[in-house]
Amino acid sequence: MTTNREQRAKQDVGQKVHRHAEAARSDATNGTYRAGFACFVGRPNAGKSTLTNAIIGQKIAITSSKPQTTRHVIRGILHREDAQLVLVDTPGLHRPRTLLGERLNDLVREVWSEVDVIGVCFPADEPVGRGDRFISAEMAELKATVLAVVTKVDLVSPQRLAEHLLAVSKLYAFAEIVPVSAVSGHQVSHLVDVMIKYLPESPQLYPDDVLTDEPEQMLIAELIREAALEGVRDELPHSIAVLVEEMMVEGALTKIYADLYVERDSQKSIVIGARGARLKEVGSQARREIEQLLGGKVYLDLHVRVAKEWQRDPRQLRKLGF
Ligand SMILES: Nc1nc2c(ncn2[C@@H]2O[C@H](COP(=O)(O)OP(=O)(O)OP(=O)(O)O)[C@@H](O)[C@H]2O)c(=O)[nH]1
Repeated sequence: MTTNREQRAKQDVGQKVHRHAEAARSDATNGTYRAGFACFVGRPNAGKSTLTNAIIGQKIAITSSKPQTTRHVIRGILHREDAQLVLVDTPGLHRPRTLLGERLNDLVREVWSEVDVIGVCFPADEPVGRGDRFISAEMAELKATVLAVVTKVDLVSPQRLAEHLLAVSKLYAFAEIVPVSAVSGHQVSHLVDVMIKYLPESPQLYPDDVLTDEPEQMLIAELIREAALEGVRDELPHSIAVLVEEMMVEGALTKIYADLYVERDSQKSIVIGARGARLKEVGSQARREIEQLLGGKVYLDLHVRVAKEWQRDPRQLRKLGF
């Protein structure tokens, strides 16, 4: 990590979402405290967000069965007696076709150059392919320790897993190869041990009760976006963006006003649905999730707006947080 890591961590604290962490306890502490940053990379749908959630133990990164839904750099923080592991969640690296694509790739490379440990994720249920080779080759110049994480092992036979591990080992000189299943929990804590082993000796970077430094509004926008995607059956994942315009606390109620941006009028009617039925559904699903996140009652006001070609427009991208 950069030399000003502690300073950055301190700055971040100012805008924290405070949650009470169920602190994970390690059995054996040898007196050395380690702290640092790690991220998972890998092709779309490799299981990075699910693994992040399994490690942190709370829904922070947004998962979806559709590829490339993770847009923002979202951190989860694992606190242990002997270590602090700060997870940075990145979007997948992909061939850029729009300005958004280019910005995402820049963002990914920036994160890679700053972390201490990178876990390259290879889904066990899919053969090693060109995308995996491409990402592995990108690891060569980095100072971070690079681990291979073979994900979704619950989906394959031991025989197939063994073949997969062999294929992965030939891709790159990984420091270690760890097979895991985020769904069954198999080897997740072992993976955490391995990641912590490669963190530098360092004082604690964040206070105990902090799980993420993602501004609350960003998390809320992602929950709304996730709910909106669930309702859309065709391939429009990149055509929806959400901006929380206003948040007001009135007694026990939090009022949230958010805009849901689509690119075209036709997409607007898909999102809204017949007589607003779909938007209503999206609203109530998102509201339930937000209430869980904030731990209180929420009033959610959603507006669908058309921002033509927002993915190609730098002004719109900035407004939407890219
Ligand atoms: N069976 C099984 N499914 C998993 C596991 N981990 C993830 N999945 C599923 O795989 C899909 C993709 O998982 P994500 O965590 O969203 O993948 P990602 O790598 O973050 O995807 P992008 O955001 O597209 O980069 C989801 O449907 C998950 O439920 C696992 O250990 N076992």
